Amino acid sequence: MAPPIHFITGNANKLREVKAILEPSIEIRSQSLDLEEIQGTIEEVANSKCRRAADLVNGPVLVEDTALCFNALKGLPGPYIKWFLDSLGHQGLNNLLAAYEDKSAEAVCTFAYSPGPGRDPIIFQGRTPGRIVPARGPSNFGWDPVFEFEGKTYAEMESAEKNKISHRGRALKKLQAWFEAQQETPSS
Ligand SMILES: O=c1nc[nH]c2c1ncn2[C@H]1C[C@H](O)[C@@H](COP(=O)(O)OP(=O)(O)OP(=O)(O)O)O1
Ligand SMILES: [Mg+2]
Repeated sequence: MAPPIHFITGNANKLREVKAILEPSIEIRSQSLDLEEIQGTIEEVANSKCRRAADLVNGPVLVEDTALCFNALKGLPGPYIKWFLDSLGHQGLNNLLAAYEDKSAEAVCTFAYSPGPGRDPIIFQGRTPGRIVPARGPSNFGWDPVFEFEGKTYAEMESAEKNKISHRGRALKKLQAWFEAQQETPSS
């Protein structure tokens, strides 16, 4: 049996998806902490969040940071999407692209795992290409209604369907493979 993973997040929807994808093969224990998020690249934000979490928990931790990158805006809002969504809403995110013909975007999910305080985090990233569209589907989770992948918004998909192709699902596939390999390799 793989040991449980301690996932630190303040977002209940993320936690639900992570559990749906990883359990039962990897058990998830969760803790809600509001971790400081620095300014920087997607990887720098996830790395620093993970180091902070490992210090606070004083043990092995998993964290995740989600970015939504608009191609016409050279990757912005990126890791700052939370503040853009909170301030502008779904319509406001569409309006940001009004001046551009290119509505394409990329959802990027970056997990960072640290074996403990002071240890270098390991990064697992998943990316899903899509388009920013006027909101369609239930508003249960963040920007799901305005991110369209192959004709459906994330909000219009069943959860299993979203998890199969989502940025988070793709990142967790890599994480799962790594954890399984760790189990098979006897530690020296
Ligand atoms: O699959 C998703 N579908 C729609 N919206 C999503 C998704 N995944 C994250 N989101 C939203 C939540 C937050 O507005 C922003 C990411 O910010 P981010 O800092 O990673 O999340 P958070 O602060 O809510 O939780 P945490 O405590 O793990 O940092 O995009
Ligand atoms: Mg956050």
